Amino acid sequence: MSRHQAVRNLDYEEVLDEYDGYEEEEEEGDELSSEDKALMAQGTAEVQTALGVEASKVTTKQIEEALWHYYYDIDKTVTYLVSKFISPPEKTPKAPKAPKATQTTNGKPRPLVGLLGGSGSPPKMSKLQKLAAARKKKAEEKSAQEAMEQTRTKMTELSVNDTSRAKENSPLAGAFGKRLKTSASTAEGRNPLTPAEPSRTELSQQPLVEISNEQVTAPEPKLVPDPEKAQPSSFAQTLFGYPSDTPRRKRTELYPLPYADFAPSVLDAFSKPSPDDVVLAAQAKVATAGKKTAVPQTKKKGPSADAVAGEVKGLKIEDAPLPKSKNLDVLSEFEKSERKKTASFVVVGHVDAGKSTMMGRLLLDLGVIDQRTVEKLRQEAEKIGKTSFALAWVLDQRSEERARGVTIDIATNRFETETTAFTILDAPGHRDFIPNMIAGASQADFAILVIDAGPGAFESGLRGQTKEHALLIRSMGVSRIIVAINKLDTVEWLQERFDEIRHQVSGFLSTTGFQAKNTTFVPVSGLNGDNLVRKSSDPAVSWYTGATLLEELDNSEPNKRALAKPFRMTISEVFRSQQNPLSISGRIDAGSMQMGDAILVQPSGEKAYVKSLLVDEAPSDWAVAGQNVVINLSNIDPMHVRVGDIVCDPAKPIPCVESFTLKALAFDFLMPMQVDVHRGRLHAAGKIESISALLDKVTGSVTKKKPKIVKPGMVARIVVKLGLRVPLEAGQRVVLRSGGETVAAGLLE
Ligand SMILES: Nc1nc2c(ncn2[C@@H]2O[C@H](COP(=O)(O)OP(=O)(O)OP(=O)(O)O)[C@@H](O)[C@H]2O)c(=O)[nH]1
Repeated sequence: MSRHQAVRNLDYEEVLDEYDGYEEEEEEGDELSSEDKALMAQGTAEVQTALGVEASKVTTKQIEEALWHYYYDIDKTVTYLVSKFISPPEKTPKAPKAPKATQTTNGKPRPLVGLLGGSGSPPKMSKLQKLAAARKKKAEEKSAQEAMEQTRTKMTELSVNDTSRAKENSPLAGAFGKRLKTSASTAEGRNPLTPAEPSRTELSQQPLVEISNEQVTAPEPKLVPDPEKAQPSSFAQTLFGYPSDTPRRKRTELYPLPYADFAPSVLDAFSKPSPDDVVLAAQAKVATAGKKTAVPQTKKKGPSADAVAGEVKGLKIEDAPLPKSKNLDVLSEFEKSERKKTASFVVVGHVDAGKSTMMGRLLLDLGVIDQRTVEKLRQEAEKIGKTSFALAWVLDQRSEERARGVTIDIATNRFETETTAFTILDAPGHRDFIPNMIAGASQADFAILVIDAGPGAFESGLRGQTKEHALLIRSMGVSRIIVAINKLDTVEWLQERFDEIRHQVSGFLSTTGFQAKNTTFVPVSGLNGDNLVRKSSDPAVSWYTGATLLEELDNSEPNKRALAKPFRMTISEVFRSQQNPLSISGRIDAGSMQMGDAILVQPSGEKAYVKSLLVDEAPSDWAVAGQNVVINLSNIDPMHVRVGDIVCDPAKPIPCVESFTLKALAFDFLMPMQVDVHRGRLHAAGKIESISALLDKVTGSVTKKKPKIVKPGMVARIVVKLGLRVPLEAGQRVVLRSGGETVAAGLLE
């Protein structure tokens, strides 16, 4: 699966991760990171394209400022720029200055959350909200005028002789006058249902002449129950803050339907409703429903705030049609299907061992990428003096990775052999990015451990991440490992060097828990492609008669799939495309799912529906454990979906826990201490609260109760308390890290 163009990855990592990387960025202070710069350049170009000829009306700086505030969200940026600079409403209240980027994460400035919602501080109006409120106010004034006009017409029809007298003397005039005042006061920003204004009850006490429903309902939009009076939805709470102990906001702060005043070109660009629109449409529907019952309500009290809130919440779900399910028996479909078996493997090893280069070369030799692409990459790499990294750039696609010459995050790619569809998970080797390596290992069936055979390089790798990676992948449940002894071209393919490395590595792999039958060694040159897809033709390596790396991959059996278990998938990416406002990707850990299914997102506890899905990038009606999927979701607000969350079967959901018991293998001394808990893409802060017992490594029986400390290499039962509620369940594997070091790994009990 290639890397998706994520407009905005909603990621826990940035909030919770405490590993000590990004030195350069910290030094740079408020400078944009190179990744941000790339996103900014791409976003600016996209916004300019979306604006078309109107693009000349805004400066690049204005575009960049808006992009920054909207987290590179093109739609929101275009909306804001159009309403602010291209088609501003006639009467715009003086907008407050845009919030400055004052919050920082990892030294990077981040926009204040107020603009996009979520702040616990008193809600402030953004420019966009102000503009929206002004438009709302204008619309209300207009509708009040229309109401007056229509009622005048009706009055004219009702009057027998003198229209003006009828207006003054009719009992309706009083009520009408009051109602008009209500409308007018609403236009001034007051809520028609607040005690200061004539209440519905007061109005009902006014003498009324008989008048049809239409006559009253059409011109009386102000008599509907105001959603502002209800408890706000979670979306509204995020946008405006929770109002329980704050004074009621003025009506002008309401957020009207967006895009109302836009030019047709812009309307086209937003032809599908955004999730926000769905909520607003639902609220509008409540208002309409209220209008239809305006007359009966004049005689009795309106619905309670809670009832309206309930209605709004209910409408949010019902408003978007649910995707249709084919009600397939997925497991029998899977058995019938003639799909190739699927396997994912993670590529690990010390920094610069040649992992990405090897995978780039493998893809080139398999014809997944062509020579022209590599040539182009070579030219680009040459420009920054990194020609030797051209093949690595096939996988390392981020500008920061290319500039620094290191892999930072897991890069994925796919290829197929006659029997198997493989997914490559190319992990970073640098110690700063071990959390990302853990994420890759958690999705893998087996691993390639790459070792640099160069003089001195193998030895420094052993002191570095070679052993740590091997230990981690074993702890994550990987039992099959192919050791690629790489860069043998730099030592003239010396068999002695190969044997020496094989001897040492097989020693520590067996102490780490890898069985000899599951461990194989291949001498390779990733750069030149020797023994990857084809056997080396170099006479210097004629001593090797074993299998190529590809043959070893083909001979590896993927893990048994937990097909019959309840559906579980850890979200690796959250993104959106033009067709799908919210998509997630990941590898199904357990169970199966199909189009139309309801799924639960944990820890938010929000339900969503599977609108459509892709398995290994091809559309499919269903998917099973072990497959890499993209799921296009409907009926959920993106704010409830984050990288690292788990989507699961709503009937058998994964629980969210605040503490758990772990059977842990200690890599370092363990005692009551702060730790970071890693499971796949999920990172959470926690602490070892207690150590219940030391356990026998083989039998698992208790050897000592309540020890004060656990020494490296020992197995213990420990209790970990988390700072947040996290979706975890028995049988899952987690890694504990502290101060940037891996201190333990184990199985949840
Ligand atoms: N001579 C020689 N050089 C190699 C070989 N494989 C990789 N290299 C070089 O080693 C350097 C590092 O290669 P990468 O592929 O970026 O290493 P990596 O393990 O992916 O690095 P990280 O992902 O950052 O840990 C590059 O300059 C490669 O050209 C090889 O087989 N022979």
